[in-house]
Amino acid sequence: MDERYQKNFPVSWEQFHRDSRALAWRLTNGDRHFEAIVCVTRGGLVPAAIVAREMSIRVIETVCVASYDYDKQGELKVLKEVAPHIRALGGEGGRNVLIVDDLVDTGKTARVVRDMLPEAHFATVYAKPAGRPLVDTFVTEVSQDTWIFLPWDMGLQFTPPISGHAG
Ligand SMILES: O=P(O)(O)OC[C@H]1O[C@H](OP(=O)(O)OP(=O)(O)O)[C@H](O)[C@@H]1O
Ligand code: HPA
Ligand SMILES: [Mg+2]
Repeated sequence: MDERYQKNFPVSWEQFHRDSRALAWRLTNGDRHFEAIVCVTRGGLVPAAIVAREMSIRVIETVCVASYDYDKQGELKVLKEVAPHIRALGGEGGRNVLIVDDLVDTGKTARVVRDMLPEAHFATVYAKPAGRPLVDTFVTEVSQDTWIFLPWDMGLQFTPPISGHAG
């Protein structure tokens, strides 16, 4: 684990589903109308599916970016841009677009995607303090030195008892 991260925050599928639904509730109670979701791959694909189902949004676009190799942050690469007809929804800048990602950490990814869609609403399930100012709506904040373990990155395995005895 990168030394920036001192704490773990493991999230189960059930917890992630619940938190993504909570995000959809928050977005539904706002005053914005969304014609499309732009999800930030790959992590944004899962919450985007849940939010789209809850909010009855059927137009889903992707913006494809890569920056982390597991927990090592590298150079940010945009692999696929947002289509021009989606960027124009609600006027230039994408006012009627909802951007969804799983989390914001340093805010580097969010900054790049926001610059593509300056009028869009940016939503994440989890947020850390450095990236929080870039997000309009989120559900749970964790400290900057916490690594969030997402359910698709984990598998079931043996955990030794707290006492340290094997059995
Ligand atoms: O705020 P930042 O410091 O930019 O970090 C947040 C981004 O990092 C992760 O994506 P990652 O680049 O690891 O790719 P993935 O979604 O394909 O896992 C996460 O899904 C966010 O998109
Ligand atoms: O805390 C995190 N967890 C998973 N992926 C991430 N990408 C940036 N920060 C994180
Ligand atoms: Mg991502």
